[in-house]
Amino acid sequence: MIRLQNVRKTFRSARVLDGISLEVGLGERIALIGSNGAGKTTLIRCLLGEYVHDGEISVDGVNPRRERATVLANVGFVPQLPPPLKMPVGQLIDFAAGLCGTEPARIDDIARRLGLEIDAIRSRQFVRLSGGMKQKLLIAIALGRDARLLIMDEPAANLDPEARKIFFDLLAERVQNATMLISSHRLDEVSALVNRVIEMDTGRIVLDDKVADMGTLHSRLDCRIVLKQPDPAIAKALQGWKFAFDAEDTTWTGEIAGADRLRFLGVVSRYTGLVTKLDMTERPH
Ligand SMILES: Nc1ncnc2c1ncn2[C@@H]1O[C@H](COP(=O)(O)OP(=O)(O)OP(=O)(O)O)[C@@H](O)[C@H]1O
Repeated sequence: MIRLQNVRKTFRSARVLDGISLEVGLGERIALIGSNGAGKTTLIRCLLGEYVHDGEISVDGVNPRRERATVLANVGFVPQLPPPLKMPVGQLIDFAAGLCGTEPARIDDIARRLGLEIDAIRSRQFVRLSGGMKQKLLIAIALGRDARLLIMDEPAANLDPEARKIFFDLLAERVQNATMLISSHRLDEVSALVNRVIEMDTGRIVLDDKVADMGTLHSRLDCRIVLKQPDPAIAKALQGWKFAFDAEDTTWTGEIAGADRLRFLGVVSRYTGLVTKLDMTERPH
């Protein structure tokens, strides 16, 4: 469904995406993780056709840069930062619904489930809503239609715990008929939803892990982690998993159960800026 070949993006002289190649199949649900500045948002913006870049991108065989409207017609997108729209909420919903060929009432319903009563704010300017209210409305617009591809950039960052739970329930209702790419700093939160984890660091993919099927759940995995430099906090975390380090303190090896894979990745993802390489190999039975 999505194909990237050697995608590179530079802002002025800074290389932000450094040769990303990736294939995402129909029905995959990806957690895109990585530290601040790793390139997640830039990758998403390239997928949506917003940036000029080197290399090739196609979504359903279509180049998003050349045929942006065709690609966006099938994408439900939640941005990390809400756009500064002055439009009143009611008008924004009608406009978005018209653009996506959906009913405004579907958007209202999802907003209501997230705890946002549209009738009370219909005439207010979008830009004057609170951060959480904006996020709820943008989620409602993205989910209030039949998009086959959902791309979400830190969608739950501004939500209170109650709304977060409902948001993930809403996504769970869509797992049968949507491919998802969700950028998040909290792998623990998205782990129940996703079936693939992609970790980025300084513009590269450092981990691409298709989540365990039942066979792998009962397996053991040999892990090797290479750090940029020794660090006491990650050392403590890895010792907790009974990992051992080499003489320089930068390469750690250990074994985890297949069933613990996501929990382990969730722990490692807290230190993602320190990790240069992470290998997980299934041990032969
Ligand atoms: N429009 C831009 N102009 C110049 N530099 C940019 C621009 N957008 C992003 N960058 C730079 O590109 C790098 C990657 O940024 P990006 O927003 O893609 O990271 P991210 O992984 O989404 O980070 P975060 O988790 O903080 O949202 C950063 O160093 C950022 O400063």
